[in-house]
Amino acid sequence: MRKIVVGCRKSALAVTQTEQVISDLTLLSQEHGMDFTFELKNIVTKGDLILDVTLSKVGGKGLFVKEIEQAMLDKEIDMAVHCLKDMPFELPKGLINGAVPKREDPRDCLISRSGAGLKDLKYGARVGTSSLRRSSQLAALRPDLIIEPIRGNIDSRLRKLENGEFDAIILAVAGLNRMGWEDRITEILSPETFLPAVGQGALGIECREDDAELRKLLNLYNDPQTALEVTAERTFLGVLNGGCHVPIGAFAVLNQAPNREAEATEHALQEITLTGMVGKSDGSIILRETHTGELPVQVGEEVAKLLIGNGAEKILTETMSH
Ligand SMILES: NCc1[nH]cc(CCC(=O)O)c1CC(=O)O
Repeated sequence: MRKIVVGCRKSALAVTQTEQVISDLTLLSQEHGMDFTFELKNIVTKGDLILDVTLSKVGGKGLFVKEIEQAMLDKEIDMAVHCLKDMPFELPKGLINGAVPKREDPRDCLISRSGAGLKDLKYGARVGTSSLRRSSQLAALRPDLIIEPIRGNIDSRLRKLENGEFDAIILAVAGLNRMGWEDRITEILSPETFLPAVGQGALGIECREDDAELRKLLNLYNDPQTALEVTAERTFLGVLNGGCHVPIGAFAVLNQAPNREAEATEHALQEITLTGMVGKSDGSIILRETHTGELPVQVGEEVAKLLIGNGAEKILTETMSH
């Protein structure tokens, strides 16, 4: 019998999704005759304590994960569940992403007080978002909107909307679904016009590289389709050298592509279609490119290359220097 201690931030979303993963892993471990039990351990991170400061000024979203990672290296905890979009590209030596479970809805949504969708929000409505990616795409669709920063966990953002600080806010559908708050959604924003963040809706499960026992279980929990999709998206982000404070969006889907070779072998080949965007935060320029291929890394690199060819680097440098 091995007890796995699962580190978890105190936010409602972190606790809910960690509990969900623990419940999945408990079942999976029983199904495979493995003998694991799990215990959730709350960890208060610096990122949780400085909610009022612009996060980028104090070290970015990496703050949320740093202390959890130290606890993992110190063996105070054995694993942690992260929203993949908040998970740094490079993990500290000794830690790995042991599984990417099946992805939730990757899209963004609008939640408005009046019930009006994005097209019908009143002229000059105040929309809360701190994401440059979201403001860029919002401003491109509705240049009249007044976009203002909003911080905090999803529960406090919803409260700020109710209090009348904003006419609408943008949130990830995945977070609302996981909380059981999907009834709050006014309009789901289609990736056709509004690309989500890289890895949005997916989770990453961090553990120690040398924890072979736990990694065996996490391997079973990994969803290969999601893993391929987020690999394409994260490669794309890596090439553009984007952290979470740049107006970059991406969305990859894996489709079974019947082609001639596949017909011959009766095995459908998998193809990945990735769309990526880079925009100015005022929405005055939005660059989008799509590419389809078989290898996620290649597809990610290709879309990044296409965007760089269209002037993405200039936009990103301008944004960073602001
Ligand atoms: N930016 C914080 C964050 N990190 C992950 C989610 C939602 C869940 C997910 O994308 O997996 C959210 C809230 C949001 O953007 O609405």
